[in-house]
Amino acid sequence: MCLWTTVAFFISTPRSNVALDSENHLFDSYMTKVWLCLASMINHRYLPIPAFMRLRKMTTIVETSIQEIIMERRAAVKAGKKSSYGADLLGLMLSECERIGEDKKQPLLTMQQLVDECKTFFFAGHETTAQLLTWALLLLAHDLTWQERARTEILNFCKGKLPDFDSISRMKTVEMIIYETLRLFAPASSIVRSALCDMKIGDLYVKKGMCFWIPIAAIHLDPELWGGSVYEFNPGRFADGISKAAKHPMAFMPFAHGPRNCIGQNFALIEAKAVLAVLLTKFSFTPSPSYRHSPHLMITTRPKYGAPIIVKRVSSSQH
Ligand code: HEM
Repeated sequence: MCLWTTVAFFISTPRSNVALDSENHLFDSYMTKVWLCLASMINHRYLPIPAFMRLRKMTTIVETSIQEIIMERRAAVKAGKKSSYGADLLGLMLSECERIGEDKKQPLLTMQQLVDECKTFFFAGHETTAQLLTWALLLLAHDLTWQERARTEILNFCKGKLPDFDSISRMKTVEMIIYETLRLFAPASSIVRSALCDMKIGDLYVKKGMCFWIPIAAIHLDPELWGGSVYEFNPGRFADGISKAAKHPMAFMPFAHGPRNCIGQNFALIEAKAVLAVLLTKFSFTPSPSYRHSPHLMITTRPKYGAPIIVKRVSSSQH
């Protein structure tokens, strides 16, 4: 939670760990309720059903908390206590609003739009990468060969220092592990698109307005595209790059394709590599006997019964 919230919202308003912890709990139950709402008929969300009432309450808490951060930043600049809104994502959005506001005499984004942008970035940016890292550690705990290969590569490039842009961009094994994790457990398991006009796709006639459910997770596990070893954890299939990993060059789509694909994909990959690099240098991971494998779709793909892993410190003499 910390890295993304720091980049997005909290560089200039640091919050205590306790606050972040409670945000974590809030986040989890908020996601549960959002999913409940989506899973039900959307138009029923205003009915006085307890789950929907809790969802509305949580939405208010999340939105109020973002509004407070926005108002604090604006008040500090207005009072001359701060010279800018901050160097994070929210700060950039606020100063952009200011600039366009002066030109056009109206704010670029209303308060509600600002809050909605923050919610999108916050939820899209945190949960997906958190699930990617969870599954990557679980897979590496079960495959000590790839875990050791990754560790050797990291030690080789980082040479005892923290990962930086240069070392991160050279970590090919770690990258392949991340891709294979995203293939097996795509955090965004499906996406929806609607047709802007009548069209023909292959043998299929599609009417304007028709919705498509694109099952990313199913496409990633299609033996016709990936071959018989589709359920195996084999990062080596990405050795010649993403486009050669499957029979179709666009079969790998954890971040979607096209103009509305994931805006944060490079950030996510760098973040995941940096976190794995730090963890693998310091710790080794083996599976816990209490782990029960049960991938569970709840907007993202989560391990239903958690991800217990046995973590041991790697002694420096081992390397
Ligand atoms: C492993 C990590 C991530 C995965 C698998 C992922 C996946 C996706 C996918 C599949 C979409 C397309 C959704 C759709 O079209 O319905 C998307 C959109 C988006 N993602 Fe990510 N994402 C990840 C990380 C991030 C991060 C770190 C950020 C923030 C920097 C982010 C911000 C966004 C935003 C704002 C959109 C909407 C873009 C638009 O509509 O133009 N994502 N993501």
